[in-house]
Amino acid sequence: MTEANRILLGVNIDHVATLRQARGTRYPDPLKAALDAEEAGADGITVHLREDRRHIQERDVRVLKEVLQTRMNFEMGVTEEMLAFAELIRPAHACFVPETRQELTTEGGLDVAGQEARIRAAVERLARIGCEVSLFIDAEPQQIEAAARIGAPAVELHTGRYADAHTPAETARELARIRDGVEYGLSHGLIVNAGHGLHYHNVEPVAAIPGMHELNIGHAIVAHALFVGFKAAVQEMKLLMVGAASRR
Ligand SMILES: CC(=O)[C@@H](O)[C@H](O)COP(=O)(O)O
Ligand SMILES: NCC(=O)COP(=O)(O)O
Repeated sequence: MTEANRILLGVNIDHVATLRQARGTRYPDPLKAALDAEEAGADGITVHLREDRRHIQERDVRVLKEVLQTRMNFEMGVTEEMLAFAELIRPAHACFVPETRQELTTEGGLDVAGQEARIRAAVERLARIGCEVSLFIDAEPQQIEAAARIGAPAVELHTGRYADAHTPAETARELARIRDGVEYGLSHGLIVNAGHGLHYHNVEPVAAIPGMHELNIGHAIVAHALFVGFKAAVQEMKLLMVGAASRR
C-alpha cells in the first residue's frame, strides 16, 4: 500500500450506546465495541458526546481515553461545556459538529464561514492541549475556504446528502460534490476526511476518491454487527474501503 491509496477507518460507537440508553442497562457496552473494533482493524474510535446525552455519556469518554490503543476522535458541539470537557479529556482529535436537540441525527455541516472568529478561537484553544481539530462541514467551497482561513488542520465532509440520494443521477451529483470538495480541501492544505450515513453499499466510491484520508462510520457497522458480530462488521467495512482505495 502506498501513501496515495492509504485510507483510515474511524469506527463510531455512538449507536451501541443508543441501545444501552434505550433501557438504561449496563449493556451493550460501547467500550467493548471500541476494543473489538480496534482488534478488527479500526484506526480510531469516534464518539459524539451530545448535549442531550442521548447515547454516549461522559464516563464512556473518560474510560475510553484510558483504554484505547488507537486514538479517540471526540465529536462535539462548539460550546463552553464541551470545550472545557475536551480540555479535561485531551483527545488526540476532536471534530466540531453542529447540533440541535430536535434532530434525529446530524443534519448539516457546521457553518464555519458564518462564525469564523468563534470557531477559530475554539480551534486554537484545543490546539493548545495538542488536540487536532477537524470541522464537520458540507462540501462547499466557502466552508472549505473558511476552514483553511481559521487554521483548522482538517475537515470532515458531510456525506449525508450522498447517502440519502434517491436516484442514480442525484447520487452521482452528490459524489461529484464530495470529490470536488476533497480536491479543493487538499489544495487549501487541509486533511480531508468524510462521514455520515456511509454503509456497505455506498462506501466504495467515497473511499476511492484520491486524497481521502479517513472515513468515520458508525450506524451501518453497529447495525451489521447484530448479524455478524462487531469484529466481522468492522473487518468487512475496512476491506471494502481498502479495496476501493487501492484502485485509486
Ligand atoms: C457528526 C456525526 O455524523 C456523528 O455524530 C453521527 O451523526 C452520530 O450519530 P447521531 O447523529 O445519531 O448522534
Ligand atoms: N462523523 C460521522 C460519524 O461519526 C458516523 O456517522 P454514521 O455512520 O453513524 O452516520
